[in-house]
Amino acid sequence: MARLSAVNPKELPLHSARGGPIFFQAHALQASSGPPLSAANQTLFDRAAREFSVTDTPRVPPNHLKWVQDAENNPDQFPDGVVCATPLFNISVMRRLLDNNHIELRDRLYQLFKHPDFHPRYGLSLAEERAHVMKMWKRVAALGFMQNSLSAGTVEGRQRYDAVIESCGMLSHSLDIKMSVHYGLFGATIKLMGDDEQAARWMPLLERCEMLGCFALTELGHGSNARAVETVAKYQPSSRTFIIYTPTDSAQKYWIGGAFQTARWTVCFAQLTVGSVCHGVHPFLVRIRNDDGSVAKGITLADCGHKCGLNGVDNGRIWFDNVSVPLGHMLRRYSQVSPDGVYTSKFSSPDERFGASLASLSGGRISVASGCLNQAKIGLTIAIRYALSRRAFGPRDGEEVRLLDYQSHQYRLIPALATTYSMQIVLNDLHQKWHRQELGKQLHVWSSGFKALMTWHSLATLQEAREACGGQGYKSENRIGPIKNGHDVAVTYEGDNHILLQAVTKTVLPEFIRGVRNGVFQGHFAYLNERGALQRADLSVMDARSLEYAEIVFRRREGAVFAKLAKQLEKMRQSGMSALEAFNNSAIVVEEAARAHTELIMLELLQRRLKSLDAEGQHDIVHALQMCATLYTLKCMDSSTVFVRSGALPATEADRVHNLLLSCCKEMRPYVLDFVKAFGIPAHLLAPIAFDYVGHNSRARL
Ligand SMILES: Cc1cc2nc3c(=O)[nH]c(=O)nc-3n(C[C@H](O)[C@H](O)[C@H](O)COP(=O)(O)OP(=O)(O)OC[C@H]3O[C@@H](n4cnc5c(N)ncnc54)[C@H](O)[C@@H]3O)c2cc1C
Repeated sequence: MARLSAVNPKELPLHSARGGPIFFQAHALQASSGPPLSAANQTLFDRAAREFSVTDTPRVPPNHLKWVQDAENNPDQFPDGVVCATPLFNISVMRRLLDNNHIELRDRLYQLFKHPDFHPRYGLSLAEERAHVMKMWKRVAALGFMQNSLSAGTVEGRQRYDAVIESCGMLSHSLDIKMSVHYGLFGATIKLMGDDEQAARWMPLLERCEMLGCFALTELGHGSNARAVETVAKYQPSSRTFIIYTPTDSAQKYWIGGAFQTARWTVCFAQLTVGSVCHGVHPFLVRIRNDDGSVAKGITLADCGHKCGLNGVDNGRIWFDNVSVPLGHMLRRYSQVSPDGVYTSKFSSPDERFGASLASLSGGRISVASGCLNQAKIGLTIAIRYALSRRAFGPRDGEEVRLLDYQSHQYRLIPALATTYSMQIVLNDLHQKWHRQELGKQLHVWSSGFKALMTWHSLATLQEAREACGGQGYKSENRIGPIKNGHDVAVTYEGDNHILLQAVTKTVLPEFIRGVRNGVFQGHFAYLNERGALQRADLSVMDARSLEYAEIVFRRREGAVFAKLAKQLEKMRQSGMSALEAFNNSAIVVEEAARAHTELIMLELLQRRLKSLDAEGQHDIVHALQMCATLYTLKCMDSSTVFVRSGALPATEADRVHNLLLSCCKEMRPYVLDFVKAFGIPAHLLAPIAFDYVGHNSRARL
């Protein structure tokens, strides 16, 4: 600061176009080093300060209903007409494809969200925000959509569950997370880890919200490394109970959604100890509050406090002081303890046992990815609609140019739109397999990889959308900023994204190494049996828009990165490093491998889906999705240096890909309004800047 105060503000460069930064910089210098305010200025300042004495903040934004009514009456009312090309596809058919199921249920919930109880509120205290979310949940729960959803164990039930959570997430991320923790983590763990009798006893209660629960895995000392949680559940044959205790302060359960105020029960993950043997982490159903809300015996609860976002969720901390839990409350589908203290498990390997006990997290990850893509859709719809009508700069004697006619704006928003479409198509496939319970080990790999890449994509998209709306993007009523704050944590919970990518590679790499050792690749890597042809393919004569082109490049990249990783690990092991050291010293290649694998899987799913839609005769839809898929794959190739570094994409091709990406953005630009309309987001879940923002801000509305 001393060095800065030596700068003479008069010597600062003259005003930039908008003057802002220089003004503030000069001011800051004076404040830090200049004299105190004169008496006269002090009086003026005091007077101005008194005008701030009215402290009431508008809780519901002014004009909220008015702009929504206007937007509903005329959804295409922009301050300045918008030019669109002839439609490429039927919007409602596309919307059904994207939302996949329970369209009427989703629309019914969207209709409910018009009620004042669901209107946005700003400037709420922590307690008010939590109460608001609780009130919304109560109203949604009263519709009864969740009953028999997860407990039924049917495809329809699981789809209905997802439709409700996704629709609520369109309105409020806090609402969907609060509900997901109760039904999707607490409930799904009971369903998946409890035996049939336990599930039949508790699932109907929790689906009717007569048993409110939370999911207590993370501890202050252990989050990503959940296997090392310290909480202990010690079996006592004499009383046929488990004694659950928190041995140290770092073992306090931390971040537990709903634990501070809402939940009466938790699924607590603890190290099961029978006699002197620790059998690893197992789930137990534990009461943390009595039905009257008082804290249960032996339990201490504390608040996690104010967060950067998601403040409608009461994340809490839990300590267990020798809490006695009946034998029948250990969730015992896969492992159990007999009354006289004999432990048995369907899994002989501790790895499998641990993986099974966190099975509910796989579903949770799909749900998180889905919610985040939806949030990206909201951000993109608002930013693209705004960019279609907002103008800035232009020829001296002509109209200013629409933002979306700038190449840079197209490059910022259109590949993100195309990626969101492509990811949604792929995620629907995973969702379907999850609903039908079709995936084994793949579920863990796909849900981890997809969650990581999709949440990173949506977070970056929301940031870009926010910036693309300039100052208007910074207003809470325009939604993108608050959504972004709530979304942020998605890259951390249900598995930190980096850790998830490590898990993908750890699971997939052995299959690759087996292929190298045997000289024949199986399963996913079977394409490497033709690696000579793969390397020889001449990309320069291929159409870089085609998914066949992308397939060759993505496969080359995956093969090269896995080969590099396998060689590197081998060399490190030979030099005396432990397996763990070698893995940690290769962490960056490990993540590159996971990304390469996940993006290839996504591409393959996308290709398959386009083929099946084509076979169904949905040619217009296929044409539109093909546009998205091309842009998505071009963007992948353009954004990562790994393609060139690994030799998958020659430098000349990288240049061609980059130029093609820009021209594809331009080609898609005339159709973008239809693409965002097909997201099916009603006006009241968008924002004033997505419609006639001049009318909304007019003096007449004051
Ligand atoms: C709002 C919110 C809600 C949550 N809700 C719940 C809930 O309801 N129930 C529940 O049980 N938990 C919940 N969590 C906890 C969440 O799952 C954990 O925060 C998450 O798993 C990360 O753990 P951590 O915070 O301990 O981070 P850490 O594990 O300490 O990680 C910190 C950083 O270190 C990096 N890192 C860690 N290990 C490695 C490694 N081996 N190699 C490279 N990098 C590494 C990570 O990538 C990360 O960037 C919630 C968290 C938040 C913030």
